[in-house]
Amino acid sequence: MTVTTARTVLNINDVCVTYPDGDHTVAALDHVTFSARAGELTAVVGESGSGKSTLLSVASGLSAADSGSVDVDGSTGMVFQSANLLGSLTVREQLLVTDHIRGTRIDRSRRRRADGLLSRVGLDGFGDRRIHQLSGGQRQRVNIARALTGDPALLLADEPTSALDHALSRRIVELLRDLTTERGLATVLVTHDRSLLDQADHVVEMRDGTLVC
Ligand SMILES: Nc1ncnc2c1ncn2[C@@H]1O[C@H](COP(=O)(O)OP(=O)(O)OP(=O)(O)O)[C@@H](O)[C@H]1O
Repeated sequence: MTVTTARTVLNINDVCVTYPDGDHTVAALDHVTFSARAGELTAVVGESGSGKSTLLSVASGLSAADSGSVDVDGSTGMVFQSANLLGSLTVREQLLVTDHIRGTRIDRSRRRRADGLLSRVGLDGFGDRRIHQLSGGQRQRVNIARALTGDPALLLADEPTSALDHALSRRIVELLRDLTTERGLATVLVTHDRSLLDQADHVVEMRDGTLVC
């Protein structure tokens, strides 16, 4: 029998993050060790304030760890809680804005690639619409497509379904699940909705800044 182990894309080792809290400090992450592998969806659950967002923030490099190490093999895409999309841009432009900022020429192949991603997330033909013309679920699909534009190895999603009803939440998580397999993404999904956990390969729980598995 051949046993192949998927590539580790995110490796968080013995990480601590503390924040000042009056005269004290609060340990948002307390010696956390965590990894995410290619082609696998890992769900992170836990009470409010348990450290889930801090874990993603450290994984993405948006905040630094006080101690320990964070290694990512490849680039990172992020899907945020509230779809922070730009109202003045079309749906297609939301996907091209990073290229634009980088000064990359936006030629026909870039546009075609953006349309391909939109089609993959279920938004075929929506490229010319503006954000206010989309439903909440469709906005989150744009957010997911945008997170994929840089061809990430690691996809971090912080409560991507918090504004959606149950059926829509499920469809969004199923989409993340399918994209994880198809693209070999290491996906880390923070959610408080335990009914979605059947879509995950692994579930970890955070409690007071520590991981309990
Ligand atoms: N910038 C900050 N300054 C001070 N304390 C912070 C800061 N960010 C987070 N914390 C504290 O760190 C702990 C972990 O917060 P974190 O946002 O990671 O939790 P969470 O599990 O994501 O919560 P939620 O589900 O409510 O989003 C909490 O006690 C929080 O109050």
